[in-house]
Order: sequence, then C-alpha cells, then structure tokens
Amino acid sequence: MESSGMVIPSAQEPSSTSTMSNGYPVSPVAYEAHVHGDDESQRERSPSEPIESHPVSESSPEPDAADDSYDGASAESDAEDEDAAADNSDDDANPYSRENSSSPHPGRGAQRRSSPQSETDLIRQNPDLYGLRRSGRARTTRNIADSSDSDSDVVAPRAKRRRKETSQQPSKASRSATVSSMSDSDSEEYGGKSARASKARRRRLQQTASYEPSLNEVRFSTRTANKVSNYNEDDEEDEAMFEADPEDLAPSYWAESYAEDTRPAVDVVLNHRLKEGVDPKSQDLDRSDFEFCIKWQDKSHYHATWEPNEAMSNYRSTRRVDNYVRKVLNEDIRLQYDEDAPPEDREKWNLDRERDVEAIEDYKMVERVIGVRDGDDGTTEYLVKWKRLFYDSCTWEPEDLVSEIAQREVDRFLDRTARQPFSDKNETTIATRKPFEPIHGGSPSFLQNGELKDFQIKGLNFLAFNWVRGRNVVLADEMGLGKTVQTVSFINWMRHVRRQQGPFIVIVPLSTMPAWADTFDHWTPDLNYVVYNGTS
Ligand SMILES: Nc1ncnc2c1ncn2[C@@H]1O[C@H](COP(=O)(O)OP(=O)(O)OP(=O)(O)O)[C@@H](O)[C@H]1O
Repeated sequence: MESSGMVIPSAQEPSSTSTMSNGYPVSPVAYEAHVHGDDESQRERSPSEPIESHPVSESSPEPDAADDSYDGASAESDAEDEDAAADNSDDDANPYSRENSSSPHPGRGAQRRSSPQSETDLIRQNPDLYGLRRSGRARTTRNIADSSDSDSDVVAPRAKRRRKETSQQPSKASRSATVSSMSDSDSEEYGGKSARASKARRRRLQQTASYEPSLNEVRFSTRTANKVSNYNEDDEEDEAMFEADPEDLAPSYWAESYAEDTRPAVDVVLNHRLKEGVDPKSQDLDRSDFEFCIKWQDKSHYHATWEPNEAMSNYRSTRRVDNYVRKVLNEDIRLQYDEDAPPEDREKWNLDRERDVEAIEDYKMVERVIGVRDGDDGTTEYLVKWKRLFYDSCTWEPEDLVSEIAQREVDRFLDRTARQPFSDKNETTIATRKPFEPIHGGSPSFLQNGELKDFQIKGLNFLAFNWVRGRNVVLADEMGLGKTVQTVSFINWMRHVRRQQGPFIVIVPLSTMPAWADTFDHWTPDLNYVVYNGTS
C-alpha cells in the first residue's frame, strides 16, 4: 500500500521530475520548512520534505508546493501518512519505521538543514539508503526505463535482445537517453566518462527515479516504427483483383504531352459466361471463349455490360480482367471440367457464385433516392442509393431511368422533401408531456402492411409508458417474437401520437442492419431513415 500510494502519482506527475533534482525538493516552501525547523508533526505532514524516513510523504517528492494540482493528492497522502506513521511506529521490521519514530536523528537533522550539495553527498555516502528510498517510486517506471537496460526481470520480450546489444556496445540511442536523463538529474555527480561500474548501478536507479516516461516512450516508438507489420499478406491476391491498372495513372511529368484517355475503364468484373456457339463440353476452353460482365468506373452496377474477351483492347484497366481470369475463370473451368475435382468443392464453388450473382442483382435495385439536380443537358438527375451498397456508391442517374425502375422511391423522396419535420416542444420536454394513454383496440393505425399481436401491443405500451415518465428501459423477449417490430412501432408512436420527429438513432449490429431496414420499409414506409455504415 505504501509503495502504490507513493509510486503511482510520482511516476505520472511530470512536475515532480522537473522540480525535483535527485529527489531533492527545490520548492522554496519546502526549503523554508527545513530552515525554520518545524516541529516533528509538521515535518511528517509536510508533503515537500526532501529525504525522510517516512516512506510516503517524505521520500515522495511529488507533493511539491509549487504544483497546485497536487493539493487534492497531497491531502489524501497526508491522511495516509498519518496512518502509515502510526503503522510504522509499530513496525520493527521496517528500518525506516524505526528511523521515523525517533525524531532527533542526527542524519535527518543534517539532511534537513543541508544545502542541495550536501544532500547529494549524503546520497553518495548511502547509496543503498538512497536506492531503497526510491525503490517504491522506481517500481512504476522500472518496466519502462529498464526495458532499455540490462537488469530488469520484468521487461518486454524484446528486452533480451536489447540486453545483448547494450552489454556489448551501448547503442547511440541508449547513450543519448542516458545523458539526457543525467542532465535532468545531476550530471555533475553521476555522469562523466570516469564513472565506475558501482556508480552505474546508482545511475540506473537514479535514471529510474527521474526518467520522464515520455523519454522512454519515444524510444519505444522509434524502435517499433521500423517494424511495419503487413497484416494483409494473405489478401494480396484479392487486392490484385481491384488494383488500379498502371495505365490509369497519368504521370504528372507527362502532363503537358499526356492526352487524356477517354476509353471506358473497367472497375470490376462481375461475372463470366460462355460465348454463344461455344461448345460447353469442349476440353480446351480458355478466356477467348468467354464474355465478361464488366462494371465500369464511375457508373453503377445497373450499367454493367457483357463484353467479349477480344473487346478488352478498347478499354482501360483491363488488368483487372486478367486478374479475374487468373483467380476466378481458370478455377471455374478447372472445377467444372476437371473430372478429378472433388464434387464438394465444385458444389461449394457453384453455391458461392450463385450467391454473388444474386448480390449483384440487388446492387441494381434502387433503395432510395436521396438527391436531385439539373443535369448537363437540362434534364433532371436523381442521386440514387443502391440496395446493399454503401452511400459512397451512390450515383446520379437520369430521371427517366429512375422513374422507370423505381417510381415509388422518387415519390417518397419528393414527399420527404416537400414537408418540414416539426416536433411538438411540449411533448419533447418531460415536465410538459401529456399523461400516458395506452393503446387499446388492436394494432395502431399508423402502422402499415401488418398488425401487431396483443403481446406486442403490450410491449409497445410498456415502451411508451416509460417514455412519458422519462425512464430508460430495456425490451427483452425471446428470439423472433417481434422486438424489432415493437421498437419500430414505438418510434412511429412518438412520431404520430406525440409529434416527435426525432432524429432517432438506432445502433445495431452490422449483420442485423438489413433486417432493421426491411422492418422500417415494411411497417412504416413513410418514415425517412438513413443507414450509416461503411467508410464515408
Ligand atoms: N405482428 C407481426 N405480424 C407479422 N409478422 C411479424 C409480426 N411480428 C414480427 N413479425 C415478423 O417476425 C420476424 C421476427 O420479428 P423481429 O425481427 O421483430 O423479432 P425480434 O424479436 O426482433 O428477433 P430477434 O430476437 O432475432 O432480433 C420478422 O420477419 C417480422 O417481420
């Protein structure tokens, strides 16, 4: 308890290392206390005693009178000091306790009245005492400081390697850290080329006591900075599927002579199929027998087209096609036509491809319209959020197209933008809310395309009742009994019954996000919700 009370604050308090030299207080207040020879109780309580036998208040330099931020901590440590002093007076096993219990200690008196130089002399004469007094302090920083030293048992795994290096030839960084540390503490006494091995130990202790953690942290970060882990090694091939073709990159030093390549650029190859007329049982199929479904850069999946292999020379970024052939087409040919291919592998491959194709069809469906603008040619364009794709994949599409494939979404967008959301302020404030009126007589009329069960109405009333009271609650029930539906209903109860337009935030696991979106769409299609996920 003593060491923690002493060590933790001192290790974390920069002012303690900046205002104290070798643990000696430089605070004028502290020095004044010694000169005037305060009585014993005052000395024990003083947070700024220089070197004392008391293990908490007196050997710890942190409660410097110059540092106001320590007032609170000082008061706490004072209280602990009183307890510790009482304990120590009975603790014969602790040499400091004995020392502390006898106030007229000659050494102590000399210390209190000595100048900083004589204090340093005393430290040199009593290295063990010096080390022990700071042992508590050092403990918290030892792991950090000693990680670059050689005599710590509790170090990071790489300390072993560091130990070897430092024992043979101290690294430049290590030396500079040592010098820096010494200049912080007392370079005159502990530095210098003539320092002997016995002094080195004291110096280490000294460093440990006076090191600022930031110094060590800098050293750690410098060393680890060279080790850049690549966690994506396994994904290299996947990345290659989408990596930019070098021909896409227009070198800036060619800028003047560089003619812009306006050919369509391949974004992703979505699928492949045999060309018409090619015998599917042929044994020597290759990429020239196939067509590829290409999603073009800056265009939505809706505009993906099938292109034969020989047409690729008309497009940019065809390296993505090469990668697709290598990774997907060749594997498909192998699994479909190689009789030795395990049937389970073939089945899994086909299922995966089916799933991918289904997903691509979803990407072509309009989830919602989120913006409108005038196009270049005077026509109207809508900003379309595509189903299952993030918002950074939204594209501007001509009005004709959007109306043709998703007129309902256009109408919803126009409805939303036509009216301003308005919330009843009286209902927003708990104190002015109207009393709770439970929902009776079946499913509420503000829900569309379905009716709540009785137990779900009960759950909705439970949520509504507690909202009126301003209480936070959790709705819990067994799986699949309609908690999502009840929550969506509750939000709509607030909108329609209490005229609260939100915004409401619903935080859900990524995997359940589509289900939530579907529930909103199904039960309350008039509600405007936005799905936030992805990177932008
Ligand atoms: N009253 C109802 N009428 C018709 N279908 C309902 C009703 N209540 C719930 N469902 C349907 O039951 C399914 C499960 O509902 P819901 O997702 O709300 O349950 P849940 O309790 O949230 O599930 P989980 O515990 O798995 O999250 C959904 O497809 C939902 O549309």
